[in-house]
Amino acid sequence: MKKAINSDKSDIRKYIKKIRNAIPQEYSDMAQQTIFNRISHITGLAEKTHILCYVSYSSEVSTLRFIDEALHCNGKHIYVPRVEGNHIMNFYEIHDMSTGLVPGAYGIPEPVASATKFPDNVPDREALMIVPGLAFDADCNRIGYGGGFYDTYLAMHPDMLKVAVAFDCQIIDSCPDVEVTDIKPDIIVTEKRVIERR
Ligand SMILES: Nc1nc2c(c(=O)[nH]1)N(C=O)[C@@H](CNc1ccc(C(=O)N[C@@H](CCC(=O)O)C(=O)O)cc1)CN2
Ligand SMILES: Nc1ncnc2c1ncn2[C@@H]1O[C@H](COP(=O)(O)OP(=O)(O)OP(=O)(O)O)[C@@H](O)[C@H]1O
Repeated sequence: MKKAINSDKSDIRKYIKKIRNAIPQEYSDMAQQTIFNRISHITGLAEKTHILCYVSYSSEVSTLRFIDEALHCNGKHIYVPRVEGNHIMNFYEIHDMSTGLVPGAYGIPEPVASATKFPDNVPDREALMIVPGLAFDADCNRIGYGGGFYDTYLAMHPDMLKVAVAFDCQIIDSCPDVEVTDIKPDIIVTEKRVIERR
């Protein structure tokens, strides 16, 4: 079902959370696998030495298997987000899923602050970021939970490849109230399609 285009952002957030929470586990597992298989084929993932990826929670597209597999790839560094203030998050390296994470903001597993921060001197083109979100449209606009964390972080990394992942039901006709600070992912990958930024 498509969402009417005149809804405001907070209605869209509520609506998408509701339909995403209703996705059966079996479908969600299948979708997650399809999405990350596609990513490994289309993004040049193999050449990226630094992967920045959210740790999934609630009914988000699961990243747990992707992270675990990436942790076992020689020569790759994996970083996950830690909320550190209003609109501020940073990415820290993890080496292990079971000991590297503790419950943080919103109950999302986060790295400890003593971990290694994603270094400033890594060129953006050597990194790939997996971006979460609630709703997206065909022009690659994105609506997240509303904290402004990704827009703020990505403003500092304009050339990093940004791959958003979502269930296909999270793609809506049009994201309303797009702001100048909103940063579009380069690619959105769902279990049914790949949308590339023009
Ligand atoms: N997995 C994950 N980690 C992330 C983000 C994200 O979107 N997903 N973030 C992206 O910025 C930052 C955390 N920002 C967040 C801001 C608000 C809410 C929030 O309002 N959560 C709802 C529950 C939503 C649901 O059930 O789906 C809540 O607590 O009511 C969550 C995370 C950094 N880490
Ligand atoms: N580059 C930035 N610097 C400072 N504040 C910003 C920046 N980008 C966005 N913000 C602030 O964050 C607020 C929330 O932004 P928005 O509604 O786009 O969040 P979102 O993309 O849904 O959330 P998230 O990025 O956390 O998933 C905006 O009102 C804006 O004031």
